[in-house]
Amino acid sequence: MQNIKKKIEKLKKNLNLKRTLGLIWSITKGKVIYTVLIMIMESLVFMGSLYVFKLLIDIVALPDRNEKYDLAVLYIIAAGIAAITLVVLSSLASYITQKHAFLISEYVDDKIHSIAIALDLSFYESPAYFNTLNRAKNAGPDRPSAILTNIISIVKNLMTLTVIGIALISINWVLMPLLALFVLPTLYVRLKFADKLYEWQIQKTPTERKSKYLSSLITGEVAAKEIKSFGLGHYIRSMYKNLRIYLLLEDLRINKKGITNEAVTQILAAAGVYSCIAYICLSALNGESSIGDIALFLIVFPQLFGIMQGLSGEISSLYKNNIFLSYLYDLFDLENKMKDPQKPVLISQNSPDLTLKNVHFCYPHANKTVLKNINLKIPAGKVVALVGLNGSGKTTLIKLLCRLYDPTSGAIKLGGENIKNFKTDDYRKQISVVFQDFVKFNMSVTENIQFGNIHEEADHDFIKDSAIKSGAHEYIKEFPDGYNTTMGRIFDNGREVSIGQWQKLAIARALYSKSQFIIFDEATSALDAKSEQEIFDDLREHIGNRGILVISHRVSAVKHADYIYVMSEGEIAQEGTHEKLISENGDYAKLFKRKKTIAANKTSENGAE
Ligand SMILES: Nc1ncnc2c1ncn2[C@@H]1O[C@H](COP(=O)(O)OP(=O)(O)OP(=O)(O)O)[C@@H](O)[C@H]1O
Repeated sequence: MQNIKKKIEKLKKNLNLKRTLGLIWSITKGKVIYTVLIMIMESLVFMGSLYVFKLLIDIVALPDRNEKYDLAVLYIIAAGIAAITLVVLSSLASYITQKHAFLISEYVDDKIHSIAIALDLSFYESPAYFNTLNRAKNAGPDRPSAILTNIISIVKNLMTLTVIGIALISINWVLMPLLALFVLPTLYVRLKFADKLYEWQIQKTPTERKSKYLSSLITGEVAAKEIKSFGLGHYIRSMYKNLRIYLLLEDLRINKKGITNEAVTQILAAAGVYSCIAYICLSALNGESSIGDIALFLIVFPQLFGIMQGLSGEISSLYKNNIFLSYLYDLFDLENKMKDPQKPVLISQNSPDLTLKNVHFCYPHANKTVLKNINLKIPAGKVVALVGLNGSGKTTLIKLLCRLYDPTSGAIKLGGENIKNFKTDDYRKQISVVFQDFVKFNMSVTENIQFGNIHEEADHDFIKDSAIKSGAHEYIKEFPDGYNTTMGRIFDNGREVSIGQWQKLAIARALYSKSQFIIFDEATSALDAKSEQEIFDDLREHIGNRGILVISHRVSAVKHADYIYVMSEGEIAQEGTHEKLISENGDYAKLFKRKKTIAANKTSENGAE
């Protein structure tokens, strides 16, 4: 009982017909009705042409047929017109179906992108999301239109079945349910096979993703340097091959089982059909059936069997398409935890302070508390620094400041207002950030900088000004195409620059933003000391009412900050000015005194040489 209940639940979940038809209807703006109408017209014209043929044969069979010569010609012309109409209608139907299939594919593709844009960062940091995304992409954007074709074919087959079925019932009513009985095991096996494929698809997704990842390591640009230097190519290639072989063997095993089961049921069905034929022939020999019955039976019975098999094929394909489409709906149904408030508060532009009050944070799907009781303030017009050992929680804190995550407890406030009360998009415009793993957009220099504020028309003077402040202008001005130059080496005529030069471009992007706060997460790590000094001097000079947060492992980047926080194992261990922290002889002093000693040793070693 429990098992049947489960099966019904599963069927309910997997059968998304209403949703799919609604989706097709909305995408094609109801024009899908034309396909259905054309198909109905096709059937009508086909039946009409058959009737015309019947009339023609009736005339030919008449004794005074010569008198009806004109009518016969008329029927022949009508039959010709019907044949041409059929060709035109079927071409039109296939054109419209194809057009709708393209529209639906584009819609699904675009919908996947819009969902990916809307989802919180937490999804991007969980393998479950990538499994769902992978399955949705592999589900095939043509599934919705395939479902429509399935439904139309099922209706057509059912109509033919009814007409021919009546003829069969007139011979012997038992034959009809008997035929259905022969086809049902094949249908059952196919539905089971579809279920198996569905489960296998879920099971194999992580392995499939891993194989794609390995392939991208070998073929992509990102890892090429290290793969070649360490000679990792063949090692990764064999890892990839092992995974692919495992997937291939399992695919073959499942398919072999499916095909074998189907073959067995088909053989049983064929044996049943031929037993019926034998039975009716024998009964004719015994005089129980007329020759007419046998003739009709021999024509109708195999044909009906073919139609029923076609029907079973369409039903199982409809089922399969439906359950595969549920991968797409799994993605469509993902919901963000962070939601905009019903009545968002407007953000004050009067240089508010950004504060963290008793903030605790634990990543979703992780049980370790990464931030513990953080109290921190970034006042407008001040430079605040954050230092700490690797893994102490600095980048996590930035993710919270950017509202990429919400604190598990405690609050982040802008001008005294909890940031949850603002529209997320509005709030995010107040923060611009240069992440340590910033993005190198393989697009024009202008776009690379303009992305700091894409909400307004590009201001080319300000773009140049930001590049001058970050030091990027120094090399941009050497490019023949200047700010129109495509960056990176992925596309034709792209210009590759050093990592430090890319970093300057990322800093220019942050400076171009009109945000009230700028965050630098190890943003100057690849810059030479002179460039770093120039950037921070310039920031100091032009800081205005902006608040700045600098995260760095370099004393040169943080010592001039107005206030410094020292993080240790997710907590603020110390805070104060550089001088105060050095005198306290705590974590901060250890961190930078040790660096100083190393630097001093290096200088004396160089001197000795
Ligand atoms: N997406 C994540 N999911 C779960 N745990 C995470 C995630 N990102 C980071 N962590 C954990 O949070 C802790 C703090 O990481 P975080 O990146 O904030 O450190 P950090 O101080 O910025 O380090 P670094 O100086 O190396 O950049 C680490 O223990 C890390 O394992």
